[in-house]
Amino acid sequence: MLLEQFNAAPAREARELLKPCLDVPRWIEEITAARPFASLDALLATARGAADPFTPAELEGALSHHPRIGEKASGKSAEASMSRNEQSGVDQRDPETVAALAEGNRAYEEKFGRVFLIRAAGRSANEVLTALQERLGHTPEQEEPVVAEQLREIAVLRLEQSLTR
Ligand SMILES: NC(=O)NC1=NC(=O)NC1=O
Repeated sequence: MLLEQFNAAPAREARELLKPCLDVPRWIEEITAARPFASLDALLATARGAADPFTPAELEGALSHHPRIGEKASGKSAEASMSRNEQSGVDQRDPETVAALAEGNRAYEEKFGRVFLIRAAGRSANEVLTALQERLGHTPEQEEPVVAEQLREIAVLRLEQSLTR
């Protein structure tokens, strides 16, 4: 869908496009209500602004949609295909990488009680692993803003992709 179509679409269709980008009802409503946007940049700026800050409940709700890094999302939903596309740079073929990611994800979930989230697009497996190791050393207070920023980056990337094809 292009920007013009997004601006003119019924609210229901706008919401359907926004939900796979970031499943935070407040965010979806804010952007839907702010239409029409004069440019894609204006839309993305609004999307970035509306995704900061998140409430803890919004963060948890949105995180539940993201498969683990290294686990290919299954299914044909827009969300699953975007996740697969984003994770395409994380090499799944190397068994050592897959094992290191699985171990890192487990340690992260044990420590923070939720999935390790990172904007995977444009990142190699090594970059993801390095970030994972570094963030494992964070306190929950240090980690919270990092997670929010990754969620924001993924949302804006997905939104931009959804409006330029
Ligand atoms: N656990 C994750 O970080 N998942 C993901 N990161 C992305 O960029 N896309 C995902 O599905």
